[in-house]
Amino acid sequence: MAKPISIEVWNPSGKYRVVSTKPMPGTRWIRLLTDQDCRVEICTEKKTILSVEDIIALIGNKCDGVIGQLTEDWGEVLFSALRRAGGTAFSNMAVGYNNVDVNAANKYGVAVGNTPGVLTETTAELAASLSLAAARRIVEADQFMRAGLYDGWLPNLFVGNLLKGQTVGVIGAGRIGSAYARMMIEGFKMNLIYYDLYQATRLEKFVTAYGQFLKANGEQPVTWKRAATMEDVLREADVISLHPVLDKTTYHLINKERLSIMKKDAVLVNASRGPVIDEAALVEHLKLNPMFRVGLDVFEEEPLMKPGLAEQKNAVVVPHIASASKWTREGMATLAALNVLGKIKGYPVWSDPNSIETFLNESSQPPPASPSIVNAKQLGLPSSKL
Ligand SMILES: NC(=O)c1ccc[n+]([C@@H]2O[C@H](COP(=O)([O-])OP(=O)(O)OC[C@H]3O[C@@H](n4cnc5c(N)ncnc54)[C@H](O)[C@@H]3O)[C@@H](O)[C@H]2O)c1
Ligand SMILES: O=C(O)[C@H](O)CO
Repeated sequence: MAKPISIEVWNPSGKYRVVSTKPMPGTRWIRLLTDQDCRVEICTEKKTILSVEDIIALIGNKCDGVIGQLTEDWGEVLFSALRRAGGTAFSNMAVGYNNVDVNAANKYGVAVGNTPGVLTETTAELAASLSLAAARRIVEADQFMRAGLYDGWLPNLFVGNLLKGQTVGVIGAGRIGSAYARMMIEGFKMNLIYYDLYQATRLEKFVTAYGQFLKANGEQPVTWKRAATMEDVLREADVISLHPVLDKTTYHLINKERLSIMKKDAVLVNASRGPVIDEAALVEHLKLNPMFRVGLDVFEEEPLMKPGLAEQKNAVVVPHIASASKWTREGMATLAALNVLGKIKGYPVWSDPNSIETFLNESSQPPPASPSIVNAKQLGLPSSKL
């Protein structure tokens, strides 16, 4: 017999059963659910990544909705199990939902929520941190210091790259890519080149206005360019940050060939999804080009790194923590819970998933709506007029 999964239960007499596959930060998300007659069951298993079988056991015979994580494989098997248990609501506690087969969810009439907006600045700040850490060799220098190797100032000690006046390249200039671009432009007076399938009009307007402001102050104005091809960004930029969604069009977007056209001393940052980079090709490139540096928050086969990456001094690596600020993680939990609650209660779907502040305001009741359901149209869910 399979070992029972350990859980923590809130409001045992609640009418609707909502399962969270992980404990999530804060308690507001729990309160919002229990106040609306939900029994909340939180999986407290020590194991970091739950298997499909573990989640089937959690869903059981009666489950109205599940809050899940990006490490889980939400496909045909789980959506059919959820539907059999009477459930129609699922939310990832993440903006990216490449772990979810939305077609399978549609087939079983399950709404799929995600958590955009609340993590935009936090994630962009981590990408900016990785850019600086890689450009200025902060991790290498820290290790050197701790190893007791510092025996005095030297003209050539840990010389890195100056950002001011250089070009920042952004691939995927959506919410996070645009926020990152603004930080690098405003903070370090970098020029922008970006590639996206869509024009980033607000970002372009910001750079134009900031350039005019600098010029009026007698400073060198910053500039922007929308690249016709991704290769143009790779050739021209000094620091390149990747922020697209992961799908068929972005899998191994950065490969051996594209790495070879980048500047020899460029900085590459990835806080999107690991498979956007061919990580084995990256390891080879790092070995052959010691002046080339990367900052990575995500990896192709998490939690693993490709062989050789950990040994490369020109790589800064952190464990998928880009959205890890307290405010953001509590907000993600709240949005995910409200996505599930909204579907269970038959609320409409918020008409603008980018404008979620009203759901996050702790001193007021959130509106009766699901903040962000990615398959609302396919399921014919009504849109909120609030
Ligand atoms: N590391 C982390 O912890 C972390 C945190 C948040 C988000 N993310 C990842 O970042 C991604 C982006 O989040 P967002 O909120 O900015 O999403 P978004 O939808 O606002 O932006 C994604 C952008 O990518 C563009 N894009 C899609 N396909 C492209 C292609 N082939 N080439 C170039 N651009 C392309 C889109 O047009 C869009 O502008 C998420 O999907 C998620 O995978 C990671
Ligand atoms: O997609 C996301 O939201 C991240 O990877 C986790 O914050």
